[in-house]
Amino acid sequence: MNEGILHKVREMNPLVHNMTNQVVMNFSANGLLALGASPIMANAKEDAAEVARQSDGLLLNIGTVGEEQLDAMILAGKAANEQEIPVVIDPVGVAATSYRTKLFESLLSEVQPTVIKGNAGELAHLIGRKLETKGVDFVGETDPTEVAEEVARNCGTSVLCTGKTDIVTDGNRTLKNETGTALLTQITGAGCLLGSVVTAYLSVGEDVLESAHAAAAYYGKKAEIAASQTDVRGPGTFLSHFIDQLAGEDMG
Ligand SMILES: Nc1ncnc2c1ncn2[C@@H]1O[C@H](COP(=O)(O)OP(=O)(O)O)[C@@H](O)[C@H]1O
Ligand SMILES: Cc1ncsc1CCOP(=O)(O)O
Ligand SMILES: [Mg+2]
Repeated sequence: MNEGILHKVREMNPLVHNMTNQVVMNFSANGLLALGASPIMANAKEDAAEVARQSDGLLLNIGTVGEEQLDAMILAGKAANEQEIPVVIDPVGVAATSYRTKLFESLLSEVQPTVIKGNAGELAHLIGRKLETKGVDFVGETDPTEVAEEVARNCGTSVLCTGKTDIVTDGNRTLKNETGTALLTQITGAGCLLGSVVTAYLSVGEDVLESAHAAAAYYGKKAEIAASQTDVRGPGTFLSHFIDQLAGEDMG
């Protein structure tokens, strides 16, 4: 586990601009605060680029996106690219509808991501492959390593593919992470918050693959520790322990 990058995140307290979905905004803000980053949610076309320019990292998550938010994301993404601020794009639910597919394509044609983070079904869809998805979830068993590597090569970016095993790749070098708990699949926003956490890790400017891997490893380990607390009775009690664990230093 790479605790060095987390140490730097906490020293820096990076401002993370989240343009995310309406389901997870509060959870993502609380998760980032617990981690030691400073969240800001700004979705208006009028101030998205200005906020992005002040920030240390930008997350673009299409979970509930419409035309208005897309335009703002493109403005913010271009501003971040110009200033070399890391950008994470999360194609939430992209495989579910043709509208999301089209919208994601236009986002990707305008904004260069540092990392694309998604589950196996979402990532497969980006290279024209169909894996078992249900709404915003991947429900299959296929090993997505090759899918993740192909997305990275096709999009010229690094990729974090989440699941029981997380895969981090730039298409040439591939790292895996086994930490985590199935309870993360029983709360909404576990993938989305990880996108925000990865953005915070990238903001300190270390190697992209190492940073994304360290973020996934820490996140999964903290979820494991939260799940093992004696008073965890299900997703609700897990959730509050998970936020507490993200805030803690103790690696158990
Ligand atoms: N079966 C599992 N066992 C352990 N951890 C998991 C499992 N499935 C997903 N995770 C973890 O849950 C988090 C969210 O991943 P995932 O459920 O794939 O995202 P999404 O909600 O975007 O589909 C990641 O940290 C991942 O490692
Ligand atoms: C349920 C839902 N619907 C649109 S966005 C969203 C949140 C998905 O969050 P995650 O993919 O992190 O579980
Ligand atoms: Mg989920």
